Amino acid sequence: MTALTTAAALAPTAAGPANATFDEGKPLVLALPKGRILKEAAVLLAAAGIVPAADCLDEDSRRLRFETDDAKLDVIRVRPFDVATFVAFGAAQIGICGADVLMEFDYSEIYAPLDLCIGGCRVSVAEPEQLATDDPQRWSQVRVATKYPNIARRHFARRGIHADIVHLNGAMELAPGLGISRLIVDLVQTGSTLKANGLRETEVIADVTSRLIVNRTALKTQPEAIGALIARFRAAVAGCQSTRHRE
Ligand SMILES: Nc1ncnc2c1ncn2[C@@H]1O[C@H](COP(=O)(O)OP(=O)(O)OP(=O)(O)O)[C@@H](O)[C@H]1O
Ligand SMILES: O=P(O)(O)OC[C@H]1O[C@H](OP(=O)(O)OP(=O)(O)O)[C@H](O)[C@@H]1O
Repeated sequence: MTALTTAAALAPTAAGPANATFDEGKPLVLALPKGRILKEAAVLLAAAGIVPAADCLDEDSRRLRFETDDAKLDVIRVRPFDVATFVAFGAAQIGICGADVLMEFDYSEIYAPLDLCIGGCRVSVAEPEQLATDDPQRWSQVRVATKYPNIARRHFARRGIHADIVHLNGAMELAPGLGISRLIVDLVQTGSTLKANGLRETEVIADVTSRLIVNRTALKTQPEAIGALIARFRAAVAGCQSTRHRE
């Protein structure tokens, strides 16, 4: 029998997007981020006993949707920022996503029950090493290059500073040297990208790891199936961490 969500759940709200129709007869969809997190996510998937089609982990494959060894679970591979959007709209019921992306979008439809302890980095403010020092306490506004406009705006607003945002999708580190902005807000892990581009980290806005995320409506309508997947990932994270501790 097919169970659909109520019309109320499908209606767009001011707080978030309309939800896709959930059909219990169809496979659940797990959204994975392509790029650097995919390899670490693949280890967790294996530990959780989820076996996607072999080309899912091949970045050269042009396929976007993959079956798994479980007929009730498919995987899609999308850009990291888009994982949150697919899950928020209910196109995928579950996904793996950096906390940076969740902070940026703040979708009310997303519930993030589990820290996967992969993709560790931080969202930070950085400035040119050579910058003449003036007192940020006295700024009323500052120009910031970033792919995180909401995080950056909120961070500076808390200090009473208006952030004039230059929205870039990559290579933010070039912006101060080329005169587009005074500061950048970007991800930092080892710090080598900042160093190689003559910048220094001045503030950590937030520490970041990847999270398991689920669509709230899907969790309500299919609690057993989605709850079981969350439990498998929880056990996988615990298993991977105890292996790491032993090494
Ligand atoms: N240097 C890093 N170290 C560790 N984790 C990182 C690092 N950079 C990014 N991440 C994490 O990995 C996620 C994906 O980053 P990645 O660099 O693969 O994608 P992207 O370049 O933002 O993707 P796109 O192809 O859409 O531009 C980020 O959202 C963040 O959570
Ligand atoms: O501190 P580090 O270890 O040097 O890592 C930080 C770099 O990693 C990310 O870039 P990524 O490699 O994902 O490139 P992109 O932002 O251009 O996609 C981030 O945007 C930084 O540039």
